[in-house]
Amino acid sequence: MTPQPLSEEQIVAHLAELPGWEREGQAIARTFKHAYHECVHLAMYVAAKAREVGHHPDIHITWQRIRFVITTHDAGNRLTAKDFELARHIDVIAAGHGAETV
Ligand SMILES: C[C@H](O)[C@H](O)[C@H]1CNC2=NC(N)=NC(=O)C2=N1
Repeated sequence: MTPQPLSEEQIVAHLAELPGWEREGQAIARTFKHAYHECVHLAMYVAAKAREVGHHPDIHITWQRIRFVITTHDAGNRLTAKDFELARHIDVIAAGHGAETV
């Protein structure tokens, strides 16, 4: 079933429950600080969760930073509940992995 795009009010409400995540148009993004190889390792854990839930973030790895950007492609690159669900999973995995918030 195609996930439904969220209204502005729903997006604001979801984002308020996810401190650290920022809105970028019809996407949400968060950056963590970690040693380079730890960023690559963390990406693998997030990728496994993405495969499990069937929802995948863009992952950008640079020196000591990993940045996740999420939107729902099946809904026309709009924000849906699946994006915020995945963001929660990423927060849990990143915390467990010892990634620093920035
Ligand atoms: C069939 C497969 O589950 C879908 O194409 C999933 C895969 N991962 C996805 N990830 C994201 N970010 N958006 C999607 O719409 C999406 N769709």
